[in-house]
Amino acid sequence: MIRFTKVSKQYPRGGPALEEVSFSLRRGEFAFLTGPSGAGKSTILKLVYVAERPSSGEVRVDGKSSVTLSRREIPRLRRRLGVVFQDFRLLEDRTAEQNVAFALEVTGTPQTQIGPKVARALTQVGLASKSTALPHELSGGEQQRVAIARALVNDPLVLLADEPTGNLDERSTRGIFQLLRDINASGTAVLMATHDLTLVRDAGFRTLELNRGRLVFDSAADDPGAQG
Ligand SMILES: Nc1ncnc2c1ncn2[C@@H]1O[C@H](COP(=O)(O)OP(=O)(O)OP(=O)(O)O)[C@@H](O)[C@H]1O
Repeated sequence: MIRFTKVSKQYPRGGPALEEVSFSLRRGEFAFLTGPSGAGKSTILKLVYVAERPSSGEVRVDGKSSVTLSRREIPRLRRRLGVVFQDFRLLEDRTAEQNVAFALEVTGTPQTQIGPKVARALTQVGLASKSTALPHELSGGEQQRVAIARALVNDPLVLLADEPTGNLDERSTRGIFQLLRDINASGTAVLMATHDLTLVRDAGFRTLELNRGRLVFDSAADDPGAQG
């Protein structure tokens, strides 16, 4: 579903951010991206949601290749991906439900479907009772739940999470991580960049470790089934 083949990335004004990175993520799989600051974790996620293009190699996402993908095809591909960030990135002047609805409005969902889909997504993340709250009226953990609801509302193939617990205390971190596990258990693949090694160790999920742009460890490397 996601396949990186010898992907290198050089930003216009930087050193090599990724060097010959190859791995695959299957439908429904959960994998962590770990490694020190600057190792290339965010760059991998950006290549998946086509905020960046590889300098060489190929990124395949849902059957689409970075080699042949046209600009016109990007919005359609992004609709199949949910993305959440460390800093939530909610619209501050809109309520929780308006933030989630926004993701449906921009993808042209018929008006009659928006209300029920938003309600379902907010229920899924445990925030049905706060649907009319503005972001500043919510805790960090609750804001991240709204962001996750927004990422899920279009039924993505994969949820991409860039340090989703980086701004949260330990209790909220556990709650958000449990939510990501539940989402994964219901069939959505999750690719999560994190510094939180305790989380990684305790969860026992596949781990892709980067260091200075190189993939230095893949816990599934001995499992040929995980490479397809
Ligand atoms: N837009 C950019 N222009 C130039 N260099 C960049 C750009 N974005 C990232 N880099 C560089 O690419 C490398 C990888 O960065 P990336 O953000 O992918 O790392 P990361 O592992 O996500 O780090 P962190 O954990 O700090 O978020 C770093 O050396 C970084 O400075």
